[in-house]
Amino acid sequence: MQITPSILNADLANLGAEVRRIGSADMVHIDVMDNHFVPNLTLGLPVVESLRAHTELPFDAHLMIADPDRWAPAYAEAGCASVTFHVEAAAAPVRLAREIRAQGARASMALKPATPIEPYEDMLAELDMLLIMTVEPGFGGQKFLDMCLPKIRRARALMDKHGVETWLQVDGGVSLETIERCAEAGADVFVAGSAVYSAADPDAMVKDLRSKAEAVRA
Ligand SMILES: O=C(CO)[C@H](O)[C@H](O)COP(=O)(O)O
Repeated sequence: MQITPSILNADLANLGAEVRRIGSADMVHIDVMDNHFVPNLTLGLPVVESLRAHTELPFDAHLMIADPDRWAPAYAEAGCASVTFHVEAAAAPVRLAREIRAQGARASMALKPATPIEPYEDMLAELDMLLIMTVEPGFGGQKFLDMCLPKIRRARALMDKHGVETWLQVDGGVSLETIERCAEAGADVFVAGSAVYSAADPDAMVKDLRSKAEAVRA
């Protein structure tokens, strides 16, 4: 059970200090948005490269961008341990996953809420992580979409069927109120943005979220 706080809701003018407030996290989730794939603009490669020196935690880059085939390998090269591209945006998802792995990073593919998992069943072995969005991508602080829970269950069943070690990440509206539902459905990696960075003690919130998720699997 891994907690990967999103820095989208952190103080973006003070990121070096913000990542040091989540020392118990398993990875730092970095939301890259280009105002084309999603209607928001956040940060990109130069910020990731600069931030790399400020924490030992692995980086989990989530690329919400229109041309991941062009950019994803560069995020691996910049020191991201995991690089997620959206299947809705990728021209050649299998080739891209292989390129990310060839750069030494974990390859991950994301699905928006209305994108089904079934067409990608045969691709699971190409992936180190599958990200199921539980909000429409673009903004932090949105309400968790319960309609995504059946897809998380179906994805977990497909992973079991194929015997793959692929991690199953959920992202969007994950909080102390919703994390148990995600864990029950089969998720094992949890992105939490506003829940962590709006807490008085972000690191304590990371631990509380992990405890809740682990209690479901105990
Ligand atoms: O990918 C994202 C939005 O597209 C964010 O990672 C996500 O929304 C996290 O923020 P919150 O936990 O506040 O929903």
